Amino acid sequence: MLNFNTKQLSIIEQLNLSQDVSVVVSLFNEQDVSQLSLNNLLTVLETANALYRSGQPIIDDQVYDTVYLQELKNREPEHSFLNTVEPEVVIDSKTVALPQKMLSTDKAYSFEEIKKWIERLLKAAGELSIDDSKIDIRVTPKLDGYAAFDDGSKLYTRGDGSRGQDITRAFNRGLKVAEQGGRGQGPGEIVIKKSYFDSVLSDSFENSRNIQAAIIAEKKVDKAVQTAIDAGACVFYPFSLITNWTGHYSEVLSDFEAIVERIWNAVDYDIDGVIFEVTNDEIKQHMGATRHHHRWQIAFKVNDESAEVKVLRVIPQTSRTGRVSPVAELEPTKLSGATISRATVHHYNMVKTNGVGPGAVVQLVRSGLVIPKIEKVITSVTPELPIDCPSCGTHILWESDHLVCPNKTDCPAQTENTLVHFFKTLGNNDGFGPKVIEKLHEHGLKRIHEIYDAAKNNFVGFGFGDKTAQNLVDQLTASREIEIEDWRFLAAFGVSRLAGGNCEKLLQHHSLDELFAASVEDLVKLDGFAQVSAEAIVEGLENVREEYFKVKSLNFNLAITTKVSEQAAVETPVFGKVLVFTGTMLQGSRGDMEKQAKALGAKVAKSVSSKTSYLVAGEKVGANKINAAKDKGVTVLSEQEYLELLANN
Ligand SMILES: NC(=O)c1ccc[n+]([C@@H]2O[C@H](COP(=O)([O-])OP(=O)(O)OC[C@H]3O[C@@H](n4cnc5c(N)ncnc54)[C@H](O)[C@@H]3O)[C@@H](O)[C@H]2O)c1
Ligand SMILES: [Zn+2]
Repeated sequence: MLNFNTKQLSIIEQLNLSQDVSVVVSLFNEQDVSQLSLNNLLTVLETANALYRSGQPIIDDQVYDTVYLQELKNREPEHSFLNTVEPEVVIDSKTVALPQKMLSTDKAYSFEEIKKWIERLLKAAGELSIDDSKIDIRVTPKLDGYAAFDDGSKLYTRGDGSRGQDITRAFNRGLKVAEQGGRGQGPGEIVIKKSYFDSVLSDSFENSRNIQAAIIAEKKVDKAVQTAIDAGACVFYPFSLITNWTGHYSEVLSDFEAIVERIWNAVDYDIDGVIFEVTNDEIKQHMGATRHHHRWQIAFKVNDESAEVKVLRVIPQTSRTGRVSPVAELEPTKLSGATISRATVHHYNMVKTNGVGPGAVVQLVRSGLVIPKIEKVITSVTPELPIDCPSCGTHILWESDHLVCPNKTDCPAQTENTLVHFFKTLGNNDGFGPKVIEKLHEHGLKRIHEIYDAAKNNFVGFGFGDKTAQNLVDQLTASREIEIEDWRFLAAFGVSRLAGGNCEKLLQHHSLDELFAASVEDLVKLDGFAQVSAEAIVEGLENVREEYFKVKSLNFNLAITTKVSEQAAVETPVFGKVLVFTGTMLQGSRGDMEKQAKALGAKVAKSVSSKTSYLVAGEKVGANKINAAKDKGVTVLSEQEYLELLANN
């Protein structure tokens, strides 16, 4: 659980988000980021960013970058949030135009990516007929402070890259320019000496970001901060003066690690990477910038994605399917920047055979989940195995690798998790999280339709306040009125092997109600459903049949999945092809084109890979993207060419 302090809560309140503070807080505690709706994912990003820019970060940068931002990149690579400078959040404060645009940086996490960036430099140099021998690269520590711009009379924050705030007061408070530099050196970073922070400030401040915020804040500075400024421990460090390594690009290629290491340890300030930039002005001009970063500059960052950790104990948790999962409580450890104190073990067979219990040492790996998984056991001990279901006390049984609670009718954990899963999967409502569901269950509501049958006065009777009770009623109404895809509705029932993807595949052939009449033979005929899964699906549907028809009769607003008519499918020119759509389309929205392509039997992917058949590029698609696709052997079609391909059918 993340604990928000009062400052953070008050910042969130001022953000004017469409959701309650408590809802926003709960989004941060969703363990599996892929479960967040796009809107909720953006809320998390915007909120984290606002807290970070106000000196009160709630999550670590690596979690922000590798978990949340990465998820958005995977889902919506073109999203505007990714293509602009992440704005400072200015609450109640005036902004002024910056003397010069300030951008973010492009990021690389491997030598391979740096090599590719150098190739782009060489290409630009080639286009300008600049000789290879003249291409030098400057490498500097990427200061992890507060970006600012000093024009000699005023100091500005970076703001949204075009407009910032006037924070000249920081200089009036005695802030010095690093390296005995004078004023007016342009862009730089306000930073705090690491050694001073560790020895003097770390007891009273959680991180140096709190202090950077205090230096520029309108309100009076804290005494300890003023002392730090006076001692010269806080400085404005212009990038032009920063310690650097500058040399020929070939040396960067041949000596990469040594150069990075040297610069990584070159300054006594927090850094979060190393910046590479070309020095040749002509090349810089030619390469230019996106709205987000300069193409002639790139930040190299490192992910420490794995750690060895001691297990304190293993606790069993019963899921909605009755499977009892082992959750390891760990000695709190930093991983990818976040402090981790719990992790899931694959299954109890791993606990048993690899000896996971108090005192064991395990290797943790972060894999896109906020709570990481245990990949390997380094030191084993006598395992801790439960005998009974932690929720209902029924004797649990082995089913291949798993321990399972066989109590299908009366296990609180299974019932509650099933209900939570339903509302969460619908995704068009709020309010039916684990706490609320637990309370409803205590008052005897065990089925989805029973919750829908409850009226406001029932909720009040269960002990909810008047406002919450009304909200629950409104949310139930919303969940029926806001349109959702029929496959999502089906997935919400939590039938084994019927997550969203399989539901969508099935509904391309059978309508919802037809599915409940389908036989194993019917399903096996479909691409992607083998005998075993078909049997499990038919049995699973049978188990939820009664509840499904009761809930369906409540009139949900379902968008029906388009059927792939086998006849048409074989004849369409894109049947079985993998398509990627990018850029702005003229004929309609990209979403509509993707739907149409799916209906014609194509597979639609979000990003280009060697499996892609066609990249359909609309307006405003960069040459790089098109060339990258061509390099992978992908046929690139304009929107017009694509429409002609369909029309020629
Ligand atoms: N923890 C959180 O909740 C949270 C939220 C939002 C953003 N972030 C972090 O902020 C970062 C993105 O922020 P950003 O847009 O400021 O971008 P960035 O990390 O790419 O940094 C770009 C900035 O680096 C600065 N910089 C530092 N040293 C430099 C040098 N030697 N040469 C040139 N520039 C240098 C410049 O001011 C430039 O504006 C991400 O890494 C992310 O992790 C964290
Ligand atoms: Zn049980």
